[in-house]
Amino acid sequence: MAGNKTLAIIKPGAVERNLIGPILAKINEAGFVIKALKYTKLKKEQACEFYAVHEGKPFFEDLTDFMSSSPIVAAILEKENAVNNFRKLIGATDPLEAEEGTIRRLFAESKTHNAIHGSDSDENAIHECDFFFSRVERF
Ligand SMILES: Nc1ncnc2c1ncn2[C@@H]1O[C@H](COP(=O)(O)OP(=O)(O)OP(=O)(O)O)[C@@H](O)[C@H]1O
Repeated sequence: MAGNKTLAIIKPGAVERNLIGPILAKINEAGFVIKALKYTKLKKEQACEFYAVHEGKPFFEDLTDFMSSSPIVAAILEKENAVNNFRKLIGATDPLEAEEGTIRRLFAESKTHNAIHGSDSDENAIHECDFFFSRVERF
């Protein structure tokens, strides 16, 4: 059975452009419940750890520089089939390919500066929620 939680990150760029409110509103309108929420900033090494699966890819340096460049908002979101439903809500990685009405279509600037992250599997969702939130921050 699909899990009911996913990890979202409002990325640098979207936070700088004052899009925390509009993006959280879209998330709520789509029926996700915010179970944990954090405003923080990644160090470069933490961004590299978070995106370790992409190490060696041509965009890795740019991606991890960007993700550690300014504050982000991390959130644990709950809904049935959370991972897949949230990936539908955020849209394709490249905003030019993202469907009308998706968060990336509405708010992303480019493929790297694409406003938001969503976990890509239940297994990664658990791992990513643990990366950002301690046990006492989740109830
Ligand atoms: N070809 C690329 N050029 C530039 N940046 C890229 C490219 N592919 C991926 N990225 C960046 O790396 C992130 C992680 O890539 P991934 O393939 O996991 O995409 P995603 O699952 O759509 O995004 P995320 O994991 O952030 O939700 C993307 O969100 C994007 O910011």
